Amino acid sequence: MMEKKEIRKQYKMLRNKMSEMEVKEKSDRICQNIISSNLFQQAERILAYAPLGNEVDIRPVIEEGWRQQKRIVFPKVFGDTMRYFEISSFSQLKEGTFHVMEPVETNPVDWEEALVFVPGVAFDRQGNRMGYGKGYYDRFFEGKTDCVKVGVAYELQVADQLPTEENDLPVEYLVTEKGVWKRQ
Ligand SMILES: Nc1nc2c(c(=O)[nH]1)N(C=O)[C@@H](CNc1ccc(C(=O)N[C@@H](CCC(=O)O)C(=O)O)cc1)CN2
Ligand SMILES: Nc1ncnc2c1ncn2[C@@H]1O[C@H](COP(=O)(O)OP(=O)(O)OP(=O)(O)O)[C@@H](O)[C@H]1O
Repeated sequence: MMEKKEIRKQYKMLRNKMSEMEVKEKSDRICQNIISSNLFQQAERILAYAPLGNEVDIRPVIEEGWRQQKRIVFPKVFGDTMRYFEISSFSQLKEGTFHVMEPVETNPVDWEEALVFVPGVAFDRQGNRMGYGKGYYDRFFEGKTDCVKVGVAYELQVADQLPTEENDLPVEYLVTEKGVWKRQ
């Protein structure tokens, strides 16, 4: 448990050390990898996220999705759960809990089947994920077996082997600036 906290701290530090230019260049390459993937091209419904701090900036993917008439939703935190709301422009995001940009609550959705972009502090090639330690994603996607989860991260966030826990849900894919990886 202590180990997990330490690992989280280390990877947060690595990510926070990046310059604005490094974030932009790597994010753009990650976005290109996503946009050219079959996963993205075939998706009609996308559960996205609004980047916080130095998290991978997937806004170019979202813009491309809107251009292609895909439906895109963003999470909003309510206590210890999150719900997703559809928006069609970044102007429908407002700063909320944990300083995350959250969607207006006009259009709630609860899709069974979707492509999910999952941010994280660290991932490994087995699909294990470490987030901020609040468990929002693990709770939300428990039982949602038709949601394809794609971890989005910089190569520097990829660990050899993260410690796992009972409730952890692995991501099926991981995208970095080097490419798209299927779990295992
Ligand atoms: N962009 C984004 N949106 C998201 C998540 C996320 O990880 N990233 N979440 C996934 O669960 C949920 C929000 N949960 C969060 C839980 C804790 C912190 C948090 O502790 N943030 C740090 C600062 C982050 C940094 O810049 O490194 C902090 O407040 O100290 C943020 C979001 C839903 N929306
Ligand atoms: N499915 C679940 N049901 C109940 N509690 C859960 C579930 N998943 C996770 N939790 C609880 O949430 C807490 C944080 O879990 P964990 O450390 O795995 O978060 P994380 O995945 O790193 O963070 P986040 O998803 O917020 O980015 C733990 O105390 C865990 O017990």
